[in-house]
Amino acid sequence: MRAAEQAVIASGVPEYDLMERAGAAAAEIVWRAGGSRDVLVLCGPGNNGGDGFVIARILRAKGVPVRVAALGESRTASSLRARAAWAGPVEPLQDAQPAGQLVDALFGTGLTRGLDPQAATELGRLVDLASHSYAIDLPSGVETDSGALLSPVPRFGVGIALGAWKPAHLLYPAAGRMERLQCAEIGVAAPSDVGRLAPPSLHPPAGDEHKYSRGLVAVVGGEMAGASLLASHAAARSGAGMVRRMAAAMETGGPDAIVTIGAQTAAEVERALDDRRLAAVLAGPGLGRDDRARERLNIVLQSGHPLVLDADALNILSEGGAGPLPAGAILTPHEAEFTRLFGDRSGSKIDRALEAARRSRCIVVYKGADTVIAAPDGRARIASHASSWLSTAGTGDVLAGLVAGRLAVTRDALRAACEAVWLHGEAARRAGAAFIADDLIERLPGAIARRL
Ligand SMILES: NC(=O)C1=CN([C@@H]2O[C@H](COP(=O)(O)OP(=O)(O)OC[C@H]3O[C@@H](n4cnc5c(N)ncnc54)[C@H](O)[C@@H]3O)[C@@H](O)[C@H]2O)[C@@H](O)CC1
Ligand SMILES: Nc1ncnc2c1ncn2[C@@H]1O[C@H](COP(=O)(O)OP(=O)(O)O)[C@@H](O)[C@H]1O
Ligand SMILES: [K+]
Repeated sequence: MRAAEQAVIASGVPEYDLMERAGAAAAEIVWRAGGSRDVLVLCGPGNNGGDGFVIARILRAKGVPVRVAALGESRTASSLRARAAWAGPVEPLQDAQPAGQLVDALFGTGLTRGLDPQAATELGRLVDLASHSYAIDLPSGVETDSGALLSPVPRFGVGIALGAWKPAHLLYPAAGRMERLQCAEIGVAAPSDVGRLAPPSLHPPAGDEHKYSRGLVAVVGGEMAGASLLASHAAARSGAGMVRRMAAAMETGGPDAIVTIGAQTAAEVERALDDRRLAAVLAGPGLGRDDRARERLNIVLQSGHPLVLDADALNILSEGGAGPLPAGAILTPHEAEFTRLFGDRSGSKIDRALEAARRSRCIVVYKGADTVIAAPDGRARIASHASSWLSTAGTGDVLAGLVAGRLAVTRDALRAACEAVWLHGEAARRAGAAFIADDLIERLPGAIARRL
């Protein structure tokens, strides 16, 4: 974004024009959300503060009661100009009285260290006392590129990103400090291989499709039947044509549409996987970690089919028990599995996911409240602000089955991972509160229908 802004400025657009655009777009969002409720704008010393002065001026011209409190003098040419154009008084931050709406324009992308304790306390108090609060570009106190908190940061109603999403809008803990996100258009396009996960465009089966052309999925089960049943069921509701579950014992359960194949020995798994029509094979959920599980995983790794590896498959791989990571596979680790597989690396979650994808030559779906999907070629998509009710047992098994199902449908690993993560989040949104993993599966057809 910084480079994109500099390019626009170099092409002849004055920096101050960008500030006016940013301020106008943000003021419009505040106006639409809060109408004529009184507003307190907090302005910092840099260009983020300059945006604040523009917002204050525009809202006041609309008849909104506006007060401005500043943290020191303005220090950049554009912010000095914006401050000069504000006709009202400016009070010191420490004297500011609360208002119904609070606009935080203290610091944006230029923050290099945490706010001093007094300013952080004032910001927290004023945000908590407002019924509507807006973080301009970013909540003051967050580190733009990692989402870390450099000083205590209150929870804002709306985060107004200027021009483009920055990592801190999407990565925790910063992402958790904004209930809603809005992006304000300022005429600066920041092309990047890294972006927010967008809703997918899905297609119904073509008129002449049949179950095998729509995608045949195999789920290799193990000692815990429930996990592979959840995954199989999710795959069956993902839009794929057919799902076969290779069961380690002849346990029953799940919809009758899933074909259960008894495959207790490694030889039986090998036979069951000997089918060129297989478009995706999932292993991991409920696999177990004993010698038998290792044998089953080795057969899967040698099968030559497009793979999705989750849970125990990742644990076995991280113990080095099954050779190197299979290039081209989709890996779906949660935090602990990721660290076991790739070590405790530095950098933002996006950096770590990209590095892991590059090293393993796999698509990495690094799960959590901020799921990062990374490809070896440097592309990454971040899914944030999904329902926190997803933090319940078995939802990862559902995601793994969904990834395998979409892989069978699309035959494109990055696309499949992106579609699956989005559908998983949408199913959770539809499921509402206190759902269990099984409920999520019932919501998948509705989530798919929404994107046709
Ligand atoms: N560059 C541009 O073209 C545009 C920038 N815009 C705004 O400008 C912001 C970035 O502005 P700046 O680069 O001026 O940076 P900020 O306004 O975020 O920060 C201002 C300055 O404060 C100092 N500082 C950092 N941490 C501090 C701390 N803890 N306590 C006290 N001082 C501290 C630094 O020297 C920093 O440069 C964006 O987030 C956005 O809001 C918009 O006006 C749109 C156009
Ligand atoms: N707080 C949260 N907010 C949003 N999504 C979450 C949260 N916690 C977990 N998830 C999602 O729920 C799923 C949990 O997967 P996982 O940890 O593998 O669970 P399990 O092994 O029990 O199935 C992942 O898709 C993850 O991204
Ligand atoms: K801010």
